[in-house]
Amino acid sequence: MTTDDTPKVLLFGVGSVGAVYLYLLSKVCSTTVVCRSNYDVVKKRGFVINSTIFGDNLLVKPNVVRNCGEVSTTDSSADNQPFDYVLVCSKAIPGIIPSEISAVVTPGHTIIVLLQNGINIEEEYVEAFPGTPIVSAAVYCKTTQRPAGVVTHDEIEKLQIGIYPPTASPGPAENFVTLLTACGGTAEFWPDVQQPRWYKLIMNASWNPICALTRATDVDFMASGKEATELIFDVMLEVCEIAKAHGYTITREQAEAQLQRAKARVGQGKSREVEPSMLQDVREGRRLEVEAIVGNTVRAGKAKGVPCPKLEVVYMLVRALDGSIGRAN
Ligand SMILES: NC(=O)C1=CN([C@@H]2O[C@H](COP(=O)(O)OP(=O)(O)OC[C@H]3O[C@@H](n4cnc5c(N)ncnc54)[C@H](OP(=O)(O)O)[C@@H]3O)[C@@H](O)[C@H]2O)C=CC1
Ligand SMILES: CC(C)(CO)C(=O)C(=O)O
Repeated sequence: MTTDDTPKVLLFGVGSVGAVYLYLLSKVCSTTVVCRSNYDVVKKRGFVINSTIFGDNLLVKPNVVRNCGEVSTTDSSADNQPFDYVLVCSKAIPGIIPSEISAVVTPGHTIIVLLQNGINIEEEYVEAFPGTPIVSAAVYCKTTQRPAGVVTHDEIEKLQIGIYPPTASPGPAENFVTLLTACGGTAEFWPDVQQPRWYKLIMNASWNPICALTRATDVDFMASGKEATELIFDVMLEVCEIAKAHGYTITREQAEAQLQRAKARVGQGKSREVEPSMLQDVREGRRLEVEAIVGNTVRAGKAKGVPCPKLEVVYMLVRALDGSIGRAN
């Protein structure tokens, strides 16, 4: 904690999900955000959040920097105290983020919190920051940022939080749950957070790449024919089998319930349709979370000899799509 006991938090890669957690944490914490394409607008005007849960026209004006190296010179609290928490809110693109945040992680003090989709994303942080607690979260927070600095949020706000690996001391994860709850957020502690991560993944590994590839919302994709919904469900079931091989049970009924959430949106109007974050990325020309969400899942299947032919095709296609976006940038 800082000297006055106000928790000091840095949010790295603040786009749509990060802005919602910035709004919540700003109530009781000192906050600094690292922004990239939205830096100028956020520096000038802050974030405006329109949320069906928290309210409209919520304005948050944090301390804004372009990168973690800038922090020491622009720290709003100017107290030279280390950050208590570094929240990683950017897309989970492997191989980049640990070195980007290293300047703000103080060994023996800072706790790293990953607010990202995907599976098996934690190990690069353990390697880069041995001994630093790694808190991992399954994120339920339906958001978009359009235009820069303006975030729309609806339907749900919930984090399922645990320590990584699950054998590590759970204290840092439990403390983060307490902090977020004090801010009015919804946070649950899980002794093994990989269970809710796999459960969330059945949605993300199916809907995200398929909607990105087809440039269709969930409802538009289902409207293309009954085989479309069947494909989504088949991919979900493949992910369930992979999860099971790794010791995490997700039943067919649970997968059906996830699919049902999308089916229930049919005919409810455009605003109820889901534009998964990977579809947003394609539309904005951003790199896709191919490896965190799809590639790691396929590899987890291969490691246990679980066939996942449909997911493998999706992986091949979405990897090519991501490559073409990368070459165009
Ligand atoms: N959006 C949603 O509804 C949900 C998203 N998620 C997950 O949450 C995570 C965050 O998603 P979301 O908020 O949608 O992502 P966004 O793309 O909206 O925001 C990420 C932000 O991080 C910035 N960023 C990326 N790399 C860097 C860097 N090196 N330095 C500084 N800034 C950087 C991006 O900048 P730039 O614009 O320049 O790329 C962007 O502003 C993802 O893992 C996603 O899968 C989970 C649940 C729902
Ligand atoms: C909102 C949701 C659940 C849609 O699949 C999501 O996690 C994402 O967009 O990445």
